Amino acid sequence: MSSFGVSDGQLAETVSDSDRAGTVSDGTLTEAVPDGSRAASNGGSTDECGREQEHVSMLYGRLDDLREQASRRRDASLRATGGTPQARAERETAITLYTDQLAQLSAVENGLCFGRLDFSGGERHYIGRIGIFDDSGDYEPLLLDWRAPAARPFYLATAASPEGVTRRRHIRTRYRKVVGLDDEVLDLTATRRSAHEDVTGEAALLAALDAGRTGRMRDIVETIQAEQDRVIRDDLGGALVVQGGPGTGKTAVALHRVAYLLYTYRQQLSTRVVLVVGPNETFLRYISQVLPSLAETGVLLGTVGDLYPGITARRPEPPEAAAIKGRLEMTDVLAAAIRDRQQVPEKYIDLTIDQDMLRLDRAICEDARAAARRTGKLHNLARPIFDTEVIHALSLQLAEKIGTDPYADDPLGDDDAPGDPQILEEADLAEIRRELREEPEVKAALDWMWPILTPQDLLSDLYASADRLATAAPDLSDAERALLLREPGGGWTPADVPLLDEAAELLGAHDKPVDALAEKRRRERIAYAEGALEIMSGSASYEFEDEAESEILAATDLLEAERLAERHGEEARLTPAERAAADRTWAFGHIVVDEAQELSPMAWRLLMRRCPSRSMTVVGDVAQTGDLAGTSSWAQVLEPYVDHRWRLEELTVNYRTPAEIMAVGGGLLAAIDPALRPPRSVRSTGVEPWAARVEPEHLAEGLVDVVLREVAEVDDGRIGVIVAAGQEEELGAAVTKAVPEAAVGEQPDLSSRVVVLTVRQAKGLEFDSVVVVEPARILAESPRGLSDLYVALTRATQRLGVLHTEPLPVGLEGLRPVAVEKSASPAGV
Ligand SMILES: Nc1ncnc2c1ncn2[C@@H]1O[C@H](COP(=O)(O)OP(=O)(O)OP(=O)(O)O)[C@@H](O)[C@H]1O
Repeated sequence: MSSFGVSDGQLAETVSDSDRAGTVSDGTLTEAVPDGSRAASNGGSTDECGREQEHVSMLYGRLDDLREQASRRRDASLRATGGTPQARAERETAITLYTDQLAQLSAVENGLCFGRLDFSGGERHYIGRIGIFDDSGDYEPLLLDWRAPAARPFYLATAASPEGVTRRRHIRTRYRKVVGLDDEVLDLTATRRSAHEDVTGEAALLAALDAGRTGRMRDIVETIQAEQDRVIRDDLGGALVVQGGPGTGKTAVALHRVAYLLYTYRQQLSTRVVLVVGPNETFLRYISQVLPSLAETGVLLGTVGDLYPGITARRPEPPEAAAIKGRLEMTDVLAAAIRDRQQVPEKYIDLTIDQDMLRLDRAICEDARAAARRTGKLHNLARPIFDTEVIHALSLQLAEKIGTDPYADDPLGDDDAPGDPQILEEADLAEIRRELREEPEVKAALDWMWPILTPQDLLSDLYASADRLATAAPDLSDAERALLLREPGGGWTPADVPLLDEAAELLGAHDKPVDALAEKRRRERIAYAEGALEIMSGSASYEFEDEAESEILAATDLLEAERLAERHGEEARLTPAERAAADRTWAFGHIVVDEAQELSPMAWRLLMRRCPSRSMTVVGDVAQTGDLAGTSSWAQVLEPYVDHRWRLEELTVNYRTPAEIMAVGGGLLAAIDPALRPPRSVRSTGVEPWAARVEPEHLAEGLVDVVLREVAEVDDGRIGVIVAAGQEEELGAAVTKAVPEAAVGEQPDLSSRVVVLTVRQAKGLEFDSVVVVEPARILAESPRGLSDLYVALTRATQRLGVLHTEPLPVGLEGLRPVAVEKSASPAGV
């Protein structure tokens, strides 16, 4: 493999990048890859870099032109005023379009062009983050978007199957400067073969994998591997499951798939929006830069807890409570809770209407309830039927009283003389019914018997009452019901959100609070707009003496208050993603679920409701399931919704964890499920994981020593300290005392040098060096402890250490023991 240095000689690391290609894990490629089949030097590095620099500079020139063009067009649209409503709407659209374009063109500044393909016919394609065309005549592609079909050989061509490619070149740039080239010559006539035919672009890949972590996930567009490419470019339709062990690139692949789908099905997906669901806020922050760096904005990122508009579900709760809420049986519990709210009096309710006493006895109420239930309508929608039945019964009672009272004071306003028997016609009865509906006592009785409920009402009332819980959830044990019991108020937990969503489905439309708020805002905007119109028309003279004033009148004619209000309303500027976020009933064009093994059955119900097309990408690893409500079987999760119509792709190569560390994780995997195979690590580091035992009273102190030494080991890399949930505060405090910039807490800053966090928080993340504290405790604190420990041990890209006071759990006893002494490096390297 050839690797070309920078022309000005400042960045000598390009040579060491090439050397790293020799560190592939299984030991068969330990030389610096002078491998004829995959690479060949084409010499003259300075010349070659120079030539590429010319092309790259030309591309950046075009990028600047495109930005300039978009900026000019946006400014012109911003300056445009007036016109028909349609013209104004078009103007808004144009502003959004050019603003998005500008953001996208800025996002691709780094690594705009990263590859080149040479074909046997002499053709040559440059590959980059976006497509750029020559606008001077025939629109020749100057740069191919990595997602274009023609760019695919960059990821798939091998010496065995070159697809017409004779050379694949990785172009490394820093800012706008070419700093190195890595070539692979894909030539079947070559005599030597690499043992790594399944790895494309080794030097570039290994350089990317060895690079220090920053606390933000990077895109992998330059080094996507063949098995990943197949997943990324899989069809849009149906449910695709991507199963893979730790570090196989599931998250990276899922995000690149989003970018690919948006490129290929732009029309369809940009209006319907793609949703990416992740396990927690910290994770979402970790991945948040990937899509923008691929020039894709407009994708909605959220946790399941974010998917009920108007609610921020951040309240903590015991995992056992969340697990109960995640069970599918909760649908029956909610249905029963609603039926329980459709109540009838034990005997009767007496109502005083004027001077008359009316009696609603139990039988009347039961009949009304049965009639309302028979309609099969949702609870809130069936209320009018219930009302009608009850009012009808009351009106008959009242009519009877009126009819039998010869001295009635002409209550219906007819002209019969006093003392005449009252003859009630249908119109009179209708009037009685209308009046009854307005009676506060009647209203109160109806509200008590069949209350209009918001999902929030239903759930908080249910949680607040042991009796209600007992009626609605007879199959839960006393202890389980006790876990659900809580005072009203205090916010919602993430596990409440699928229940609120389910309740909304069962109750039917009401959305009173949300509507009321929206209505209030609309009125405020109209008031503002009316004020604005008044100023405009007030300033105009009524004689229309000059043209300017008559134009003002024309403007006021056109802009009636409501429309002006609309234009001032935020809604006018909402992007499809923002609209989707605010709409509980939105049907997304595609949903990606990451760490999908953690989702409860109730969470799946919610997601399936948001994705009627079932166009989904589900990525996860059933061996890493930590949530008590999570799954260990994709079939179990998906088949209730898609039957057998889902497809499985597996990722088998671990790009994160070096072989030395994965050997430790592999031991645990067998204990989780002997059928599971650990992914094969693509590289090794030569650094053996270590274990250090300290006395319990010296744990915090020992941890500080270890952390300080790891800080020294990884230069400006990141260190993750993974602890059992109960030890986070104490150990976090000790570490922050010694390393003030260390991060700890519910949403730690991942860009900090040292982050102390629990396994739950560490899910999906990675660090250059990881210290796992008290593995026995992590193991013991949950029925899913083995999986949690597996997750903790597989977060490191370079170094792993274990600090413990209790004996090491089975599988870890073989770790290299080291002493924690202030003078010695725990890693012994
Ligand atoms: N083709 C690739 N080129 C460069 N880096 C890659 C590639 N594939 C994966 N990586 C890197 O490997 C690391 C692990 O990737 P990712 O987090 O997507 O794995 P994962 O399968 O989701 O892991 P886990 O299940 O443990 O959360 C990331 O740093 C990612 O950038």
